[in-house]
Amino acid sequence: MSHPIDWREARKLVYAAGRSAQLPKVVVPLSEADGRVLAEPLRSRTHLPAFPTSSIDGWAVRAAGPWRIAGRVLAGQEAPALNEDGTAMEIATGAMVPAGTTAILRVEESTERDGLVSGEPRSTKEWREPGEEAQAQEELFAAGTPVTPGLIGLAAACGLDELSVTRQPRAALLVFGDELLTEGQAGAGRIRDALGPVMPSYLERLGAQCVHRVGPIEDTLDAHVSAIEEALEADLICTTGGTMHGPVDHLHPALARLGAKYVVNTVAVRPGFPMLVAAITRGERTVFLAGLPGNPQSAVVALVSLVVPLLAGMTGADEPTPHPITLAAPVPGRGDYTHLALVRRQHDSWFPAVHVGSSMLRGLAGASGFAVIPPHSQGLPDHQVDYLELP
Ligand SMILES: Nc1nc2c(c(=O)[nH]1)N[C@H]1C(S)=C(S)[C@@H](COP(=O)(O)OP(=O)(O)OC[C@H]3O[C@@H](n4cnc5c(N)ncnc54)[C@H](O)[C@@H]3O)O[C@H]1N2
Ligand code: MOO
Repeated sequence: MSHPIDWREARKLVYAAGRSAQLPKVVVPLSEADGRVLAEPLRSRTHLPAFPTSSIDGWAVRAAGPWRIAGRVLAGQEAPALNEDGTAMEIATGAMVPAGTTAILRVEESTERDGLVSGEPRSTKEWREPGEEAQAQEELFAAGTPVTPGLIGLAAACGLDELSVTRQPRAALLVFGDELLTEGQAGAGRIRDALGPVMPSYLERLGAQCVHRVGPIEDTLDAHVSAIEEALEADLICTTGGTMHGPVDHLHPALARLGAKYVVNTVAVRPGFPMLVAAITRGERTVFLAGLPGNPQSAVVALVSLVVPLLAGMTGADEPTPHPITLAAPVPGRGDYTHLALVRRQHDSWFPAVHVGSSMLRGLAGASGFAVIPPHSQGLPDHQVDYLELP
């Protein structure tokens, strides 16, 4: 068996491998851009706002009052100019401010009588200047930025109809194991497949599109090789089970037969250490295979440890880094290995979860993420540790 590699080092290696096989860029309409990653910087097409825009309902006035009413401008109209001192134009919030305006008077602070408006405009400016939020052609977000609903709204406001993003990764899921049932109750040596229902949702939450799911796949080498070959249309194949070297663990021999090259093969992390990432090259294409261990919690540890940075690299996103949390109770270390310990959040405190055996999902189902306890250390109450949120 291969010597386990340091957990942080493993994450760096898979991120770099993903980055070196970054997916091509595609142009998508704004309505399809959520969850993708910018392949080119987001630049505003116009000044934002594009024209001086009233922040209030009231009167655009020129020079000193009282002002004679010269017209009205609503949002959506091109404002005529206020050409004479002592004139006013009724103005709506969002309307273009007429050229010549010296102040805008709030409607509730004005009086109107016999075609004349009077009142005292506030000293603060009641409109937004062109370019106040962004200048035309200004770079607002760099390539590699994740696309969020807020960023899509900004792009629309900036005059964009489409965004250049990296192509959505196509993922495949292959579930290995003759003991697995896809319906009914466990018994007589058979158990329910808990990962077939779990992984597609996680992969989609991570921005991938799950295009191919097969399982349970028979525990023979030929069945493993064929299943992987049939999944090679995907950019990323996630497999579950068979990562060890038991009598019917066929993943490593299947990878050898397919000419795969390991990026990472076993990681010094508990649970989940037999996790791996390999690259299969077919012509110009690189297809990654993430081998997730069969124990269900271990598979999710492998997902957050390796699949998250791999997908980040493949889509050109920044390298994911854990952020710190403060533990409310002690969390043991795991000697030479990094310990990914399930924790659940209560207000601003994180408590270790219970029912956290690697074969269990009970603790995970109620947890918010994993505390990262580095090798040769332990998590202490009121001390900070790194944290990885569950997708
Ligand atoms: N001699 C050793 N044996 C094992 C070691 C070890 O160090 N020496 N490590 C254990 C650890 S740790 C893990 S993790 C597992 C990894 O095993 P595999 O990836 O080869 O997975 P399997 O053997 O196929 O299954 C392990 C376990 O998980 C159950 N399983 C598998 N798939 C599913 C699924 N989709 N849903 C629910 N449960 C699943 C399977 O029935 C087994 O109980 O190896 C240990 N062995
Ligand atoms: O490391 Mo295993 O993955 O403990 O369950």
